[in-house]
Amino acid sequence: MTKLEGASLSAALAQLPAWAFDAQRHAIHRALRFADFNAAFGFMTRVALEAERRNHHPEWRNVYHRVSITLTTHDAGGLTLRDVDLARWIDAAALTAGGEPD
Ligand SMILES: C[C@H](O)[C@H](O)[C@H]1CNC2=NC(N)=NC(=O)C2=N1
Repeated sequence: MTKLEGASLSAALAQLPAWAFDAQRHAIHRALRFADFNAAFGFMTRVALEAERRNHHPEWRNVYHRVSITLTTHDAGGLTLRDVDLARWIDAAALTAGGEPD
């Protein structure tokens, strides 16, 4: 899997309006807020199972009803299509779980 650069990187980021690009880490970040801890952790559980299925895992933090997620591909030293595809899956899961931007 190749690190996204230049036009490929711009095209990928254009697909992910809810995510912020961290140039320093060459990663994308999204912060979400849910109704309560139960909803937040249920969302994390579903993402965790999908991440395991893909063998591609988020870096994330949960405080009560809040979840902050960073995606990058460690093996490639930056953002790849694996991150883009997982981010889009996460966006759909967050919508289903009633997640909102934090
Ligand atoms: C051997 C390697 O750690 C595995 O193939 C997977 C596990 N999950 C992973 N997750 C992420 N985000 N990046 C990786 O490079 C990665 N590698």
